[in-house]
Amino acid sequence: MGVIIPIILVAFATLIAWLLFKHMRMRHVLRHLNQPRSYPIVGHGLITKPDPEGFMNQVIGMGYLYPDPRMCLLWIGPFPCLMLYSAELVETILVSNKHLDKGFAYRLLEPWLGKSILTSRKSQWRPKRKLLTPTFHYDILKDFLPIFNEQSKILVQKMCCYGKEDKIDVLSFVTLCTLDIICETSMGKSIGAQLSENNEYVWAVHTINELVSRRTNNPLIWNTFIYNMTDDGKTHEKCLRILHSFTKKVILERKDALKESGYKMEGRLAFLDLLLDMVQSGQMDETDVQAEVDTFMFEGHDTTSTGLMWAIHLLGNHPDVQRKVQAELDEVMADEEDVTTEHLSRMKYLECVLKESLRLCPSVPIIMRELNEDQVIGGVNIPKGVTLLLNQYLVHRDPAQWKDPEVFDPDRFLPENSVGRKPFAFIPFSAGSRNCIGQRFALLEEKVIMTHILRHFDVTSVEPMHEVRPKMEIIMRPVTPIHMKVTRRRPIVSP
Ligand code: HEM
Repeated sequence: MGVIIPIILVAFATLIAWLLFKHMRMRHVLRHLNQPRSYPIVGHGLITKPDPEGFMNQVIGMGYLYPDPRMCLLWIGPFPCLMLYSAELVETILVSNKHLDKGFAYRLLEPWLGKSILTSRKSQWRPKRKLLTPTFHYDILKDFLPIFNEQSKILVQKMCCYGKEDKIDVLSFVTLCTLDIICETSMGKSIGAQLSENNEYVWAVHTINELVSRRTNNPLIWNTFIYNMTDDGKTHEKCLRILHSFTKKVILERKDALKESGYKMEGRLAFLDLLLDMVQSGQMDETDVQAEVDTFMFEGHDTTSTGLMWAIHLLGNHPDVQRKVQAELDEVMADEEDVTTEHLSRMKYLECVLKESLRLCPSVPIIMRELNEDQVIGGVNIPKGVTLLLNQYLVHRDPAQWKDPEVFDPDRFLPENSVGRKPFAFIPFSAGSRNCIGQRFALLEEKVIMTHILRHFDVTSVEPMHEVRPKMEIIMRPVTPIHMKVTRRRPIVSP
C-alpha cells in the first residue's frame, strides 16, 4: 500500500507533464498562424464569449481581422481549432477522402443521435452512407410530394387566421410544418404538430440544440459525469427522455404494422420502412435504426425550417424580388393547387431565391473536421490533432467570389452570372463525399412550402435586415424571433 500511492502520483504527474509538453509543442508549431493573443491551457478561453451571439460576432470578426490568407487559429481551451473561410481552402479538405472524421462537437451529439451517419467516424460512416444513399433517390423523394403539399396547405390555412396587422413568429410557424413533414416522411406517422399547441418534441429539439452549442464552447463541461451534475446537464437528460421515447414508440408501432402485413413493402414508403427492411435483411440492427431516425428527425426539420425562415425574412424585406417570384409561380402553377415535379422543374427563379438565401444565411454556418494526419493547407503544414472549422458563413461572403456579398441578389445564381465562380464558393450543404445526404429533399420541400405561401400571400417583414442579429449554434438562428405580416392574394382551397 505504501508504494502504490507514490507510484500513482508519479504516473499521474508524468501524464500531466507529457500532455503539457505536447500542448506546448503544438503551440510552438502553430505560433505563426494568424490568431489573437492566447495563453497556454486556457487558450482564448479568457476572451471567448460564452453566448452564441457573442461567439458568432467574435468568429466573424476574426474573419475580417485576418483576410489573407483566409484562415486563422482559435484555441478552445488547450484545443487548437483552425478556421478556414475561402473556397480554395475548404476545397482542400472537402475533396480529400482522408479527412472525413467530424470534430469533437459531434461527440456531444452522440447521447441523442447515437453513432449515426451524421456523427460516426470514417470507418463506420462509409457502409452507412452506402446503405442510406439509395433511400434519398429522386424516385423515392417524389412520392413525398403529396405530404409536402398537404402540410403546406394546412400552413396556409393557419396563416389565414391572421389579420393584416398581426405579427407572425416565422420560425415557430414554419417549424411545425417541417416537423409534420419529416415525421410523416421519415417515420410514416402524422403527429399533427401544426394543429396542436405546445409540442413537447419541438421544445426538446430546440432546447438540446442550445445546450449542445453552449457545451461545445466550454471544455469544463465536456465530461459527462460533471455535465450531468449541472442544471444544463439535467435539462439535457430531460430532452433525451422526450426525444428518444417519441422515436422509440414510433419505431415499435411501425415494426408491428410491418410484421402484421407480412413485411409487404407496398404503397408510399417512409424512410423508416426502408431501414426496417434493412434490419430484416441483416444489414442493420435496431440501435442503428433508432440512431438514423433520430438523425433524420433532427437534420430533416430544423435545417429546413430555419432555411425557410431566413428566405421569408429576406423576401419580406425585398418586395421587388418577391413580386418576381410570385409572377413566376402564378405562371407555372396557373390554376393548379398541388405542386408537381413538372412544376418544380420550371421554378428557376424561386430556386435562385432559395440559394441566395442559403448563401447569406446558411442554416448550418460552420462544420468541423478532425485532422487525423498532417495536411498542407494554404501552403502551411498543419499537424494532425488540429480541429478544422469550415466556416460557410464567411466562405459565402468572400469578396473574391461574391460582388457586394452582403446584398441579397438572387440573380447571382442565374447560369450566366455563375460562370467562373469557384465550385466550393457556395457550400450550404457542405460538399465532397460527406455532404448533406438530404439536400435534394430539402430543396424540394422548401420549394413546395414557399410556393403555397407566396401564391396565397404577400409577405412583409416586421424587422429590417440590419436589425436581426444571428447567433451561432449548430443551426444559425436569430437572437430574438423575427416576424412577418401577411396580406391575402387569392382565395384559399381547403387541404
Ligand atoms: C436547408 C436544409 C439543410 C441544410 C442547410 C443541411 C446542411 C447540411 C450540412 C452542412 C451537412 C454536413 C454536416 C457536416 O459535415 O458536419 C449535412 C449533413 C447531413 N444532412 Fe443535411 N441539411 C439540410 C437538410 C437535410 C435534410 C432534409 C435531411 C434529411 C431528411 C438531412 C440529412 C443530413 C444527414 C443525414 C447528414 C449527414 C451526412 C453524412 O455525414 O454522410 N439534411 N447537412
